[in-house]
Amino acid sequence: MSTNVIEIKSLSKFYGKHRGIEDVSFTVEEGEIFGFIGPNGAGKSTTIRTLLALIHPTSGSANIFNMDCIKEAHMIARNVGYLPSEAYYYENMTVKELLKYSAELYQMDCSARINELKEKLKLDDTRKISDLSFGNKKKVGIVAALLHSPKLIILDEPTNGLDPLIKEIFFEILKEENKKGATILYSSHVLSEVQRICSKVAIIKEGRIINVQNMIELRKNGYKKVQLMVSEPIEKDYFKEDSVADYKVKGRQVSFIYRGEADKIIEKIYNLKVDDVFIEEPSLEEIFLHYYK
Ligand SMILES: Nc1ncnc2c1ncn2[C@@H]1O[C@H](COP(=O)(O)OP(=O)(O)OP(=O)(O)O)[C@@H](O)[C@H]1O
Repeated sequence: MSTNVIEIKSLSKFYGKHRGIEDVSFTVEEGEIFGFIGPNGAGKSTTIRTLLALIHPTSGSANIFNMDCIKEAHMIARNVGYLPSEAYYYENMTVKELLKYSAELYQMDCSARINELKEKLKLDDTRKISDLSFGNKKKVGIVAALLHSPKLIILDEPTNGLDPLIKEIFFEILKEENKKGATILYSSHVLSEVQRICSKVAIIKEGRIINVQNMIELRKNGYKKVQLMVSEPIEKDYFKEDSVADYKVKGRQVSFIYRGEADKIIEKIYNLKVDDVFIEEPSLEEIFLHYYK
């Protein structure tokens, strides 16, 4: 039987009159890598901060490890690793001092684990925090979040500022942690990242959960932004169907967003005479604008 590591029930948070989140409910099961996705300002950080008792909800409840997130926050924190979207650190410390300090909070000897993570992420621990770039600060945040091998890892926009190579290493580290049994809540506004690493995803828009989907289903509905330069004019409605949105024809330029199986759209393009073709991932904003109204 599966165990729920996170249970969120009708959680709302208003900042005065301003909506943070409204009636958010979802559960994350043990061993899942669960994606939490939505455009900027949708309410991801608000939900996460409430889970960690950094802010108090206006109404509703949230449990982690069957404990109340607010009342039993201290007990929960021992087994949670958290990477905030914007890391504020003790700027005067060196990386080494900061990581030692973080480990002491858990009263554990984490030195072997720290060394391992530091090497993997190519982090120089002799430098002062204030001298680090945003990306290197992020690496410090990753090590600080993982050094005590937590049972639950909560990541808020973790890859912001990481270069592509380090991003790959970071994904490998997360997969290893997950294999060892860690549950992961992964918040992002980048659909492709969530698609790569997560098994399930909750989609949030304007403070409300609009969908919780299995990744296999979501991948079947893979979104593509298609731009073509056709060498012969095409019929006005050639691509017009339910799975096509934002359809535009301007002279020989055709563009649209497609939701569906890749081979179907490739076949339609194959039957045309085209001079050029671009197929890329649409931004989350484009997807939300056209498919999640
Ligand atoms: N301290 C605050 N005071 C007032 N409003 C806030 C505060 N923090 C967040 N909000 C508002 O709550 C809403 C949700 O913000 P939140 O930061 O949770 O979104 P997000 O999905 O994490 O987006 P981002 O990635 O941009 O942080 C936004 O409209 C935001 O302006």
